[in-house]
Amino acid sequence: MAVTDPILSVEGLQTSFHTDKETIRAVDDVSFAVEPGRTLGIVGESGSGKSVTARSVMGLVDSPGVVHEDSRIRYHEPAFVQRMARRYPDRTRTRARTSSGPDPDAESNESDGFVTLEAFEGSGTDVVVDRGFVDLVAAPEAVVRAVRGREIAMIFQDASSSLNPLYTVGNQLEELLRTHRGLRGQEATETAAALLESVGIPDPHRRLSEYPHQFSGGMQQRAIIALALACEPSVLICDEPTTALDVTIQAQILELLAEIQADRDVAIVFITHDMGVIAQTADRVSVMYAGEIVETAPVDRLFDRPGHPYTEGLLESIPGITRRGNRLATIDGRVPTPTGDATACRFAPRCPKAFEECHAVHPSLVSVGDDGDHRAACLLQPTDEDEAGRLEYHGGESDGEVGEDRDGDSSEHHHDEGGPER
Ligand SMILES: Nc1ncnc2c1ncn2[C@@H]1O[C@H](COP(=O)(O)OP(=O)(O)OP(=O)(O)O)[C@@H](O)[C@H]1O
Ligand code: NI
Repeated sequence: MAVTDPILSVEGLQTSFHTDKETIRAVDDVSFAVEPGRTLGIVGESGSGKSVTARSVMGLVDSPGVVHEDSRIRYHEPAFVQRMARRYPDRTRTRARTSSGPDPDAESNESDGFVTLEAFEGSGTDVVVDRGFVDLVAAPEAVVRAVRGREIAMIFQDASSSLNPLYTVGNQLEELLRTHRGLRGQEATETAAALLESVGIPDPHRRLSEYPHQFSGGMQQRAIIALALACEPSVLICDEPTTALDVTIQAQILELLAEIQADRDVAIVFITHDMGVIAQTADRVSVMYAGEIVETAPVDRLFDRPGHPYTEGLLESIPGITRRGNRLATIDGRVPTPTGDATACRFAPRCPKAFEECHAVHPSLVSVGDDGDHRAACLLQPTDEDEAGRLEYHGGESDGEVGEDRDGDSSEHHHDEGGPER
C-alpha cells in the first residue's frame, strides 16, 4: 500500500433523521479521507454534523437516522479486505486499475458486492490482497460489527458513558481483550496493565483494580483511550476528547494521542469545535457547517489563507475565551438545522460577506487559488482566471448588475472579490 493511500475514505455521505414533521439532513454530501499515521481534523460549531458523521462511519446512527444507501464509507486495510474477500467470495468484485492479478474482470460480481479488490493475486478463498476496500454502507451488519471497535475505534463525545462505573477499569479492559482478542487470565491482565502504562497511567497493576470514580478526569480519559486501543485499531475517531478537561490536562492528552499515533501509525479523525486544538493536532482540516464541508485544506494552508468566511470566523474565535462554548465570538447566531435540499449557502444568513446571490445559489467546493488540495464552497472563490477577470470588470459590491447573469446553473457562479479578505 502506498503511503498516500487512505485507510478510510468517505464519499458523498448523507445521513438524515426522518421525523413526522421534517427531514433533518444532519450530514449532507460529506467526503473526506485519512491516511495511516495522519490526522484529519473536522471542525465546526455545535450542530454542524460532526458527531453524526463519526457515528455514521461507526454504523451507530441512532434511530430515526438513516445513512443514505448511495453514501460510500470505505475501509482500505489490506489484511481486513483480504479476510472479507475470502469469507465472502460471492460478494467480492474486482476493479482493473493497478491489478496484478489474473484477468480482473473475469470474477466480477457487480450486483451486490461490498468487497472490491484493486491489486491482488489468486482468487476465491486463496486470494492475497495488496490493495482494495470494504464498503461499510453495503456490507452486512456482521462485517460492520467486525470493523467497529476493532478496526475503527471511537472515543465518544460523552466520555462518561465510555466507562462503566460498576466495574473496575481492569474488568473492562480484560473483557474487551477476551471478546476481541481471545486473551484470558494472566495474559489478559498483563496486556491490560501494559495498555494502561502505554497511555501514561502510573502504577498500572494497582489501577486495574480501581473503579472509574477513583480516577481523575485526565486519568479517566487516558483509560478511555486505552480501551479504544485495546484492539489495535487502524483508525481512531476522537469526538471532542478533551472538551471536558482543563487546559493543562487537555495538552497532555493531545500529546499522548500524538505519541500513540507515532508508535502505531494509526490514522486519527479528530473532531472538535476548537481551531486551537486543530492547530495542535491536525495535518489536514475539513470545516463543517450545517451538514456540509465548506472548506478543506492542509492545516497550515487553512490557517494562512482561509477560503471561506466561516473558517475566518472560526479562526478569529481562537484567542477568545469561548474555548468551551459552542458559540462564535465573532459571528452572531447559530448553526441552522438543515432541512430539505440546500438551495442557497447555509452560512449566508450569518455571513458578513454575503451578497444577494449567496441566498439563491448553493455553492459547491471549488479550488482556492490553483491549489487543488485546498477547496472551499463559497461564491467568493473565482473558479478560473477568465471568469475572475470578467467578474472583476463588473466591479465591486456597488455593481447593480452582479446578480443579473447568475440565475442559471449554480456551480458556475462566482463573485468578483478575488479571494478571501481578512
Ligand atoms: N437522534 C437525532 N434525531 C434528530 N436529529 C438529530 C439526532 N442526532 C443529531 N441530530 C441533528 O443532527 C445535527 C447534527 O448534530 P451533531 O450531533 O452531529 O452535531 P455536532 O457537530 O456533533 O455538534 P456538537 O459540537 O454539539 O457535538 C443537529 O441538527 C442535530 O439536531
Ligand atoms: Ni458532536
